[in-house]
Amino acid sequence: MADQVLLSHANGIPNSDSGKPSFGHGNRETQPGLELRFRNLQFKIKGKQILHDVSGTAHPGKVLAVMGPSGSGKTTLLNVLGGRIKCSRCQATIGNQPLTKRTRRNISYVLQQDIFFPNLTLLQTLSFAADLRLPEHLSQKDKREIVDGLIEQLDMKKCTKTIIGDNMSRGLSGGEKKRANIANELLTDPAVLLLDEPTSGLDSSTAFALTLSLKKYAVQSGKTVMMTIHQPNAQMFFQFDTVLLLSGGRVAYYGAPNDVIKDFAEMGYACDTTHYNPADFILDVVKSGNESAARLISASNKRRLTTPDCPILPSTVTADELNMENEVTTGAALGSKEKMDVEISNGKIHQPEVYERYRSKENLEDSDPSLTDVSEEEDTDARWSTSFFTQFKVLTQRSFIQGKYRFLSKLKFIKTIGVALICGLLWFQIGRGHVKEVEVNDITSCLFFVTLFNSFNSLFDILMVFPSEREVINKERMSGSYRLSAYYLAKSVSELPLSIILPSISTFIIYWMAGLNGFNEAWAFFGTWFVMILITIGMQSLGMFIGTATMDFDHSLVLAIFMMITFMLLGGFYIKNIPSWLHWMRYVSPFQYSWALMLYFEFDSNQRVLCDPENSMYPSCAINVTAPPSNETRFVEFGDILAANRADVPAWACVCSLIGTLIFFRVIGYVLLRMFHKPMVK
Ligand SMILES: Nc1ncnc2c1ncn2[C@@H]1O[C@H](COP(=O)(O)OP(=O)(O)OP(=O)(O)O)[C@@H](O)[C@H]1O
Repeated sequence: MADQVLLSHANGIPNSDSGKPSFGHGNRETQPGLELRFRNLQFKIKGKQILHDVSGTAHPGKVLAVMGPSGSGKTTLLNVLGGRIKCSRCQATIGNQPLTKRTRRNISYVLQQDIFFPNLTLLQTLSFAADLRLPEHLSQKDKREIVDGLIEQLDMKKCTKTIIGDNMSRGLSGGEKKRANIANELLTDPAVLLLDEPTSGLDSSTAFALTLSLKKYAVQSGKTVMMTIHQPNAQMFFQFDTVLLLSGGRVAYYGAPNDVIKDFAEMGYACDTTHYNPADFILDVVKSGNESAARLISASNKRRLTTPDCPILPSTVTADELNMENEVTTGAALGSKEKMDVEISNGKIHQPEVYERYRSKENLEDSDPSLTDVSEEEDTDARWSTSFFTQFKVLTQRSFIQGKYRFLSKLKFIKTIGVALICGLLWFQIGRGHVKEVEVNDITSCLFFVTLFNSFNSLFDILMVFPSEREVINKERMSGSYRLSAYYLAKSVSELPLSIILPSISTFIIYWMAGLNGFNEAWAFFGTWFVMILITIGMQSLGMFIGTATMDFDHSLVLAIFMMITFMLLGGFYIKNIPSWLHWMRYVSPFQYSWALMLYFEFDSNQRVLCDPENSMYPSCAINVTAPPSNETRFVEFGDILAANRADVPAWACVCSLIGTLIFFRVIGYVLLRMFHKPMVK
């Protein structure tokens, strides 16, 4: 309903008359927000210290904004709290409970990138997410109500049937995608909402509308909101309750936006607020040079000694910081006696009284029992919202819908039918009736080509989409939406029927036009078709393996081409006389088996190929020179054709090998996905 829409799309300004929360679960009872405390976070990656003693407190009903220049560690901070990266020296609590895998389920993290399946509509995306992430005791009707409520509250009713879209196909706008991203995370009614740059890429009025909605959401629902933001305008800046300014991974300022001007003026940085946006001002100061940044950090460290929400270990504050000429509030707070008590040793302070007062306030303490390292106490009780069966069912449906666009696009139909028609014309009726010995090579090349065509298609289809699909899976796994095994099984099952449609069409067209096996034996056609399906699915499994064994498309392309060329050369068609010491390599190629099987189906009878009366290459056509000349029609024996093509593996063993290949690569793909693609953000 229009009056319930809080974000007025026309002007981007929320409808402040509405009494309802900006977004959330509407009239349903929701869980209250929880306080998120983080203390002296230290994070290092590849030997580089990214976060240095970063502390802060996000309160229920309030918005904590993390600001700072690019590369100052804003995203890293959110990644640590959101559990996207492991941090061994990071202490945090949520609602006074240590932040563990289990308690982190109260946090939802809206990533900066809007990662979705591009071909699903907004409604499909949110409905599948609801089915996967909401508890099973909720009925379909309840889940649908929650989804509809969020769509309505985020003013997205008009785009429920619009696809998410990507570079290739247009879909939701940038702002709509951002709101879809937020809606997706709000589904679970989190106590704490983390958002990484939710306003990036939005115009200023839409960005303000979103910030205001987040503020209203925090206030009206009592939820805790913590967001990073690059360069808010003044209106947005004053919506925040607290600002945490980072510089080079250190806290440069922690306080209320309203105090910023006063506090910076005390440090010698006066701001002309009539012409300057305070947010721009503080960013400019922190970016204006190392000296300014160091000065801010020193002043902040000193203030933090008495700031309960953003404390620092006294031992990490240097003497210089404590004796700064530019006294900030802490200076006033510390009595002169306390100052005299300071013992200075090696540039670090040991100040018993300050430390005692600090401890008594429970600001921060190494041994605070409620503060546990974020990566510790990873409870193994991975409770999913839904059962394996539900996850499998929902993911199968979603994968099927998503796969339909991928496997059965118009372009792919045109390509498959076009190539099949060209092949059919070039090899037109080559196999009809009895074939001449010289035509055998044409028939085998036709069979080998069809196999390669379908195999390459199948493999590259997977490689093209897997990197982006892996991102969605990582995101969803990070938010604990489902088990990897449920996803993998669902993907394998749902794509099976879709992946065989185009290879079946091309096989049928070529088989019929080329008149293979005289086109008079149905079982030969079905046999050939079955082999084609096996090799196609086998190549899909290979694609999954390559997609998981490599990190990006370029690497996967190199590995795929290397493997396919090797398999092709060893497939039996191109090279008949492999050096004896490399003979074993032939059995590595799945094409060896598919091709042999196709030869079985094509040349099954001893009455197919006419001997060349002049110059036959087959022993069965050899003329007995002592016998009188005869006009009798002679045929090449089936065994001779197999032997000439080095097809020496029995048919049953070929079928088993193809099925084995299919299972082998699929299982290895799963293992690699499980082991090497643990969901992590950069
Ligand atoms: N995996 C990594 N390996 C090495 N350095 C990294 C890695 N991830 C982040 N960094 C570095 O950590 C620093 C902080 O990065 P982060 O993404 O947290 O910054 P940010 O403040 O969010 O930047 P922006 O506003 O541009 O998104 C940067 O210098 C970045 O190069």
